[in-house]
This record gives sequence, structure tokens and C-alpha cells, in this order.
Amino acid sequence: MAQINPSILSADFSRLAEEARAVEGADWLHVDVMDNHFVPNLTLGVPVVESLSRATGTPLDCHLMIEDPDRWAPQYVEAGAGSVTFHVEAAAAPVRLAREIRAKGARASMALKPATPIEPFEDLLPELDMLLIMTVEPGFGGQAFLDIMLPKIRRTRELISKHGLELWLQVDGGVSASTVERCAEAGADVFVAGSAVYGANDPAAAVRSLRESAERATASAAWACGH
Ligand SMILES: O=C(CO)[C@@H](O)[C@H](O)COP(=O)(O)O
Ligand SMILES: [Fe+2]
Repeated sequence: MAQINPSILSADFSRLAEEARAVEGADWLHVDVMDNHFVPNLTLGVPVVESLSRATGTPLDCHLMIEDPDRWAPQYVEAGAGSVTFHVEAAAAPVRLAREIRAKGARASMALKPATPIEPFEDLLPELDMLLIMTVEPGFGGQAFLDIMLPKIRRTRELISKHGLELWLQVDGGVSASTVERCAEAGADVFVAGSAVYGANDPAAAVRSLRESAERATASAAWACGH
């Protein structure tokens, strides 16, 4: 079952609660936390996540593009996030951190920037509930999808199948009506979409349409046979 997670980064920050409610029916609300160190952009932090979690019934999928996630990630669980993603490039102790996120009651997820390969992290996969493959350089919404990431999505799906894991495979960056099917065919099952949802006249309809396209592509994909 394909999941669509609208990214609040493309919403109007002066009306966050309203914008969160505009995508009710989405599986998760994707919240991009940027610290202007790990990426050259600054967004929001723990107090805003706390308020958002009270303002919407949609669970929060927090994507931490920050340094020192070992210190900060647990605070996002306490603030109400249902899923917390840290970047492996920034984490000092990714296994310990994933275990701590899970122990606090959230789904633990690890992200890879475009130039970070999956292979060195094969043994970590059982510690995770989701793996995020960035399909743009992290930092900004509205960038063009990097189709050179498709082989990495494919290889990651093969590793997940090889180990018989339930792990979700998320793609983030440039996901739209014209790229979602290729991501689904390659093996992704969770799709973050910022500009493709909040740039649409009807964001909730955009979510439904992306989900339909992803599910159609998944149904005919070799990786999903018997999934
Ligand atoms: O993490 C990020 C960017 O760093 C993303 O979540 C973007 O916010 C996705 O926006 P679009 O590429 O879909 O416009
Ligand atoms: Fe993101």
C-alpha cells in the first residue's frame, strides 16, 4: 500500500495548522527540520512540532536535517512525532539512536543523501522501521528529481527483500505526477511530496492522485509480486 506524505516545507508557514488540515487523508505529514548547519537552510524546531502535533490528527513524519541528531532526535519523539528520521551522515551512533527512538515509542528511520551508498549500512537495516533515500540534495523544496537515484532505490529494495524485512522505503525530493511511478516501480512505498501537493489547487486531491499513480505502478512492479 503506497503512502503519500505531503511536506509542510512547501506550505504557508503563517498558516501551518490550516495547511496541515488541508491534506487530511494523507498518511503522514512530513516535517522538514533544518538547522542551517547540516543543510544551508533554517526551518523549524521542537516547539513548532509540538504545536503541529496538537493541531492535526495526521501523524508527523519528522525529517531531521540537522547536526547532532543523537542529541535532538529523542526530543522530537517527546514533541509528538510518530516517525523520526535522522541522517546517517550526521549521526555519531546510528544503531544506538534508532534503538532510543524506538524505545521512546516512535518509528525509527535513517536517511541517505544522494552521494551516500546503501551497501555499508546493510547490517543496520533490521534496526530501522524506514529508510529514506533522498532524490534531491537536502535543503530545499521544489528541486528537480535526480533520476540517477533510481538504481539505489532498486538495490535497497533488493536488500530489504533479501533480509525479509518489513522496513518502509521512502523517497523524498522532486516526487510528482511525472516521477512517482518510476519511484514505485523501483521499489519505494512511501512518497514525500512538497511542491506537487501544496502547489496544487486542491492539495487533498493531489495526494489522492499521487497515491493512485503509485499504487498502479506498484501493482505492475516485479518487486511487489507477493508483497
Ligand atoms: O527534505 C526535503 C528537502 O530537503 C523535502 O522534504 C522537500 O521538502 C520536498 O519538496 P519537493 O521536492 O517535493 O518540492
Ligand atoms: Fe524531507
